[in-house]
Amino acid sequence: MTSSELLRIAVPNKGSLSEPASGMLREAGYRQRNDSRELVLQDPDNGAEFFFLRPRDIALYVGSGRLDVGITGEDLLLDSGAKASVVLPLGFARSTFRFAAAKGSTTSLAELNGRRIATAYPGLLAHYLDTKAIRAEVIKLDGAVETAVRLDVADAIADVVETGTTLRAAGLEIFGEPLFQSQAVLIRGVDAQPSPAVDQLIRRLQGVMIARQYVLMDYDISDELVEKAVAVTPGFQSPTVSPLRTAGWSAVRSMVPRRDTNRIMDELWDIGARAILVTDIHACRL
Ligand SMILES: Nc1ncnc2c1ncn2[C@@H]1O[C@H](COP(=O)(O)OP(=O)(O)OP(=O)(O)O)[C@@H](O)[C@H]1O
Ligand SMILES: O=P(O)(O)OC[C@H]1O[C@H](OP(=O)(O)OP(=O)(O)O)[C@H](O)[C@@H]1O
Ligand SMILES: [Mg+2]
Repeated sequence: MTSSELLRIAVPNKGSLSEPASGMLREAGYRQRNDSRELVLQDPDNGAEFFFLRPRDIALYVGSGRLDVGITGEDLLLDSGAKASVVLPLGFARSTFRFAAAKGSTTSLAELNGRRIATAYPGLLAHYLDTKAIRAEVIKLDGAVETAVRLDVADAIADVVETGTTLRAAGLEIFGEPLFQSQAVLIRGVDAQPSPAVDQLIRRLQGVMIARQYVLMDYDISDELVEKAVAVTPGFQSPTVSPLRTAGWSAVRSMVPRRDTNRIMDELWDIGARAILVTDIHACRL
């Protein structure tokens, strides 16, 4: 396979998206770099070529059609204004984009009129201010925007908040509604043609997410209680029910959400299920 036939995939090279993105691709069976200075990596066995780029630049490469797909933050995609759209939310790097100001200083959005707001996401902020008809000065910074208020470069900030630890440490508090809820996403150019290679990548990544979110549960139950038990473990499509060697008993196998594992085991036990076993799913295609 020549390089031009490989699916060209953009992957964050730094920051909070980088490790989880590469980890997910690795779990999906792709090669990933071992040296953080590597900028391009070919994986001909899987028909893929990876370009390690700044997360902020990825939407531009994908939107311009130079690369086929990419992983970036949904907030970065919106901020870029690039002609790319989300094809698959990836469920990590979840964050909220919010306004914050010095404790007790600002309580409502309207107070931002005529004020200075520092952010590393000027596109996202300007779009939001527009929709709310607020006229404010946008101060573009690269990062660590929380410090801008203390140093009087801005009256308020608009930034990524996860736990709120950074805000609290800077003596700030959030106000107003969230501007945006973000997570890592797989993106494609809006004009991109349908591609079996992209569809396969999507199925692989979906497989990783399902394998992380679900476990396999097996249990034995007497035949007359099967209906009651499978109501608790309906599975993805339908649970597998097979006869046990002991007459009058069945074995049931079903996928259940990982976070509900213990609650479901308790419920099954109370119904009368025994030999309840839970196993990790390593990979899947549903
Ligand atoms: N603390 C966080 N928790 C969850 N997601 C975050 C966090 N910080 C940043 N992100 C997300 O990461 C993406 C930003 O990528 P970027 O590489 O710029 O992250 P970063 O950690 O700020 O990197 P750097 O500060 O080194 O430039 C955005 O989608 C943003 O929502
Ligand atoms: O609510 P928290 O859990 O504290 O997380 C949010 C912080 O994490 C990110 O900062 P990062 O460390 O990436 O630094 P940066 O501001 O330079 O991007 C983000 O910009 C916030 O500052
Ligand atoms: Mg950052």
